[in-house]
Amino acid sequence: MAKEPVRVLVTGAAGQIGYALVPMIARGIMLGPDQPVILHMLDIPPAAEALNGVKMELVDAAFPLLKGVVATTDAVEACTGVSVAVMVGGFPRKEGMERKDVMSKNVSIYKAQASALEKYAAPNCKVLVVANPANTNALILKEFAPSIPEKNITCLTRLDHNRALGQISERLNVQVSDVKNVIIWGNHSSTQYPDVTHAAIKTPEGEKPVPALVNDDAW
Ligand SMILES: NC(=O)C1=CN([C@@H]2O[C@H](COP(=O)(O)OP(=O)(O)OC[C@H]3O[C@@H](n4cnc5c(N)ncnc54)[C@H](O)[C@@H]3O)[C@@H](O)[C@H]2O)C=CC1
Ligand SMILES: O=C([O-])CC(=O)C(=O)O
Repeated sequence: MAKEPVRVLVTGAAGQIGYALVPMIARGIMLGPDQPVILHMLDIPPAAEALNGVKMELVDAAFPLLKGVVATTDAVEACTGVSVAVMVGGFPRKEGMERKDVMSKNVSIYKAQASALEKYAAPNCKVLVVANPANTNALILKEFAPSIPEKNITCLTRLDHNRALGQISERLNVQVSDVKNVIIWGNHSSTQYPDVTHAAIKTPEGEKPVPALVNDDAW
């Protein structure tokens, strides 16, 4: 039997990440090849025309799993009935800024959107926070959407882990899939600490420790 469509919210859908993300969701890459979706896309009024352009492209693409598109600048309309919310909308870091520098702008956005999710999202909604500083914004969202179970809210700090893997693989000229046990500690800003103490490279002769192979603590 065909599954019921799931309503998926993407905020900041007219932005760079949002624009890349929505076709992937519409193709089933996020929820699976047999899961129909209704996309809810939220952005701010200055981006309304671009948002409408994103909607037109989605319609043009005729994705079989895409059962509807809501493109809006109204947070209530965007949040109504959604079971998954991908919170990308926000003010991005500009040159010379740290992630924590965009906090004051993004915190107020998160309070407002959390309140809309609290009131209008489907029960048991799952939330992924992307806008920076992602972990702080996730905490704000948790505070202002108390009826969403805590375990349903997560944030995308995986980028930092993947970035560390990528840099080690370049430095040691190995495949990224052969690097293991890298840890990222700290906040999703300048107090973050990529820890390679336990990191190792998989080789045909067994595992080799990354600190010894790099042999340069300053790096
Ligand atoms: N956690 C992570 O790993 C990463 C996080 N980011 C963050 O993701 C966010 C988006 O990045 P980009 O797409 O590159 O930026 P962008 O500037 O291209 O897009 C942001 C979009 O959000 C919209 N927006 C702004 N305020 C909004 C609001 N109140 N409600 C809804 N939409 C709103 C903007 O109009 C714009 O369309 C930024 O905060 C950026 O720092 C970016 C890369 C990785
Ligand atoms: O900070 C940003 O704008 C995006 C991000 O997370 C990174 O590239 O580290």
